[in-house]
Amino acid sequence: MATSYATVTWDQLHRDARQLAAELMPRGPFKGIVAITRGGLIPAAIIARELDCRLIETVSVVTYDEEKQGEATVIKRPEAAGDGEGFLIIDDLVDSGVTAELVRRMLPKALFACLYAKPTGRPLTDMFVVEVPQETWVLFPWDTAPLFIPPLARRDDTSRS
Ligand SMILES: O=P(O)(O)OC[C@H]1O[C@H](OP(=O)(O)OP(=O)(O)O)[C@H](O)[C@@H]1O
Ligand SMILES: Nc1nc2[nH]cnc2c(=O)[nH]1
Ligand SMILES: [Mg+2]
Repeated sequence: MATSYATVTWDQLHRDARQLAAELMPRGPFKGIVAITRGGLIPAAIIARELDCRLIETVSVVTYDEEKQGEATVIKRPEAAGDGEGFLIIDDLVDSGVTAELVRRMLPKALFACLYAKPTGRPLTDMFVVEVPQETWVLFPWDTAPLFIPPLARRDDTSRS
């Protein structure tokens, strides 16, 4: 269970994805991008735009139910990417590294990049933008919504801080 949460806004995500694209530029051009769905879809779209890459393949790995990690199941394979040669794999983050390891085994010649990396999964990624503590759960903009919070003075509870 996470001990803290890190909220990523759309602006921050866009900035981080553009930074990753800039760092990937000298490693390209790429034949195509493989997005790990679903979390990798939006980062992959931003990076594809920056790298002027139009061929997007997907691989679908189901691992988590909310914050609970289960067994990783591949429900769609990246057929168009062959052994990964010339391809770039994009995900939103690596945590335990289980998803990244599984996809890398399918595409051994591809480069793997993601926006955020926790220490355990870090060795599985070739490139990332921000390191996040292992116990922190990253809340992506598609996971959250702005919420009304009553002013402190109008809260009933006695534990105001
Ligand atoms: O390094 P790991 O411990 O494997 O965790 C990282 C993976 O977990 C999340 O995907 P999730 O399984 O939640 O599916 P989603 O992308 O469809 O939300 C995230 O998008 C990564 O793909
Ligand atoms: N949203 C989200 N999904 C994850 N999957 C594995 N770790 C995480 C995390 O920190 N945040
Ligand atoms: Mg995912």
